[in-house]
Amino acid sequence: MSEFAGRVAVVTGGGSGIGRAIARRYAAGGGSVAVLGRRAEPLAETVDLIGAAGGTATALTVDVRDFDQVSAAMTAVRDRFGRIDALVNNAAGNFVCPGERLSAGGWRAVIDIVLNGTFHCTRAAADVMLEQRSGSVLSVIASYAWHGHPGTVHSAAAKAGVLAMTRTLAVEWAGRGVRLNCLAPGPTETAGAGAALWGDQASRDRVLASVPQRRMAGTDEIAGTAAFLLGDGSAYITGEVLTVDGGQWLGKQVYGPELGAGEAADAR
Ligand SMILES: CCCCCCC/C=C/C(=O)SCCNC(=O)CCNC(=O)[C@H](O)C(C)(C)COP(=O)(O)OP(=O)(O)OC[C@H]1O[C@@H](n2cnc3c(N)ncnc32)[C@H](O)[C@@H]1OP(=O)(O)O
Ligand SMILES: NC(=O)C1=CN([C@@H]2O[C@H](COP(=O)(O)OP(=O)(O)OC[C@H]3O[C@@H](n4cnc5c(N)ncnc54)[C@H](OP(=O)(O)O)[C@@H]3O)[C@@H](O)[C@H]2O)C=CC1
Repeated sequence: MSEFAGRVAVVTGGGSGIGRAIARRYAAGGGSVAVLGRRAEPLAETVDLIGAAGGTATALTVDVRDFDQVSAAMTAVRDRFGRIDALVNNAAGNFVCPGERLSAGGWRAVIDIVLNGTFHCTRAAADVMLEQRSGSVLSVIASYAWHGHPGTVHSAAAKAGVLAMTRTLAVEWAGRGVRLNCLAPGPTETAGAGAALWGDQASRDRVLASVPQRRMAGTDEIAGTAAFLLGDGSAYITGEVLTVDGGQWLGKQVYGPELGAGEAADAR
């Protein structure tokens, strides 16, 4: 595959889960990748995996909550590779907490990483992309940005903000060669989400029962869609969100047990 040959991507949260899979997919397509995150060790593992497969990658330890760190990282990527063609805003923090028990600090923790972090990275990458008059920004959100899902008020508000940011900037920058889209995965097998959202078997079973396809996504499936949204095949798509969730958000409130919804019907 050479669809990304000569191109450069920055992937936040590229040391684990979905971010690592997207970084590997972009590199497999011939692109160079910079993975960003707070912990050096998982980032180095991603770089090694890409290198072992014959790709090119570099790691930068960055906290997306800090605009100066983010800005310095984008400059370093541009200095090393000469350009930035793609930015994947994938870094996130999450936990399930009923709204009435969520502290102001808990709200801020998630808003800071997801909403502020995404703006910081988009704003800093745009300096490069707008100057080169091309670029594609993809932000990983979740479908509860537009439907109700108990226990997610902090994350849902942050992801909805990212969607609004995406649509606004897509319109502002469309004439200057920069596209912005969102990808909304359904439940996806990652250690981070497992720990934060379905730590015990009962929670995992409840999540699975809410998915009409009755399985979680593999990270490679999400990475394949990301590659489409970052690549030339989606050149006329901007300001959009593509949901990859086995039918979860469409179906979970609708099916009854006779149609195979299992525990999902308990909510009615
Ligand atoms: C439900 C099924 C839906 C399926 C779709 C799922 C869609 C989305 C999935 C994901 O986003 S998966 C990504 C998961 N990955 C991570 O979360 C990795 C990174 N995580 C983190 O960094 C932490 O978990 C963090 C808490 C988000 C941030 O860590 P930080 O060290 O900055 O914060 P803390 O100092 O620990 O806490 C800050 C603040 O938050 C409160 N808090 C933390 N955890 C909880 C909790 N489990 N419940 C309630 N409150 C929590 C903590 O008390 C602090 O508040 P204050 O005490 O300061 O008020
Ligand atoms: N897995 C799922 O079911 C779903 C996931 N998503 C979204 O997909 C994305 C990836 O999630 P997933 O792979 O499951 O989870 P992970 O926990 O594996 O990924 C989160 C990544 O974000 C990085 N990160 C967290 N905080 C910061 C920060 N302040 N600065 C820089 N990097 C940070 C983490 O690295 P480090 O700790 O080293 O900084 C980590 O690599 C997220 O946006 C999530 O909301 C959406 C729907 C479903």
